[in-house]
Amino acid sequence: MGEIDPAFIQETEYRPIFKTIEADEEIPLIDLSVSTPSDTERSCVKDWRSEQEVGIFSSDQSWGAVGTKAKDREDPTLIPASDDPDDKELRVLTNQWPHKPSELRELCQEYTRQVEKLAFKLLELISLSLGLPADRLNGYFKDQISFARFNHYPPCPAPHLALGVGRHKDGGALTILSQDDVGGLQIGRRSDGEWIPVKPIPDAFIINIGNCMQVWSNDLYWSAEHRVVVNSQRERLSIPFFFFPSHYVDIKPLDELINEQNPAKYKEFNWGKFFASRNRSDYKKREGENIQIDHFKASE
Ligand SMILES: O=C(O)CCC(=O)C(=O)O
Ligand SMILES: [Fe+2]
Repeated sequence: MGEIDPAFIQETEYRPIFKTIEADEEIPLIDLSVSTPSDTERSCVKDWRSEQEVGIFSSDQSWGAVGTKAKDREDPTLIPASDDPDDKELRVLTNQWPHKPSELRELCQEYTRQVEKLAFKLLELISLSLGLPADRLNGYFKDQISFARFNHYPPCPAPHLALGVGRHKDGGALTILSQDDVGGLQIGRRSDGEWIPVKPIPDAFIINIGNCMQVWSNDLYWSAEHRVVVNSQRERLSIPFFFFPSHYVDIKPLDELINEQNPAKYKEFNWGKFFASRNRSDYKKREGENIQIDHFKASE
């Protein structure tokens, strides 16, 4: 293996420190495989609100209950061309499918269809857990701009100098992440920012709360900062599915969750513009001027 390309070397403060950390709280594991939806709903709704110290949870893959039928994936997807609020131009995103392997396209489409159903199921359970009707959030996904990404992290000759993905929070509603058994994902613990490894669990997805959910729920749900470290031995594969609202949706705390005692903690922002700005900046090595959800905090 050769030298590391200097472009991948992180500033000292962002380099990973490899030490064994015993998480004092495990990532909660939720089993969605129980056959009757009402059982599923009862157990999840009971558990979820308490998961919010962690901001991330796992869910067993053999989920049984099916939610609202997801709108079929539209190809191409339209998103704002820039984060300039006055720029009405839309950018067209089109999937570029290779010819080989020939079954790749079909498999990926089937995967996203299924994982999208899971996303709607989770969305409905989260709505219920907030004391809202199950379909309260569904309308925001009519022209959803969700997508899946296939991440390949090759072995790295200098894992202590680089990161697979720099620290960030996912912008959308939810992320459903499938990962192999290598490991590398870490979340920043809410209490002290310590990086805690998210150990792979066979047949389980990692569910990440995104910024939109944090804002809709007026901070009852919280999106955890996370990053990916690499290693010198094994390549790693992961597939996040980013469950994103329609680009024209304006995101703000839900009216039902705010009142005089509990005012809105965020100002309204346009999801498409927020995404356009994040999309171009979030994977830079340094934080710099990245737009983060805290920029939309309402003034106290
Ligand atoms: O590869 C992973 O485990 C996570 C990647 C990630 O956080 C992302 O793509 O947003
Ligand atoms: Fe992420």
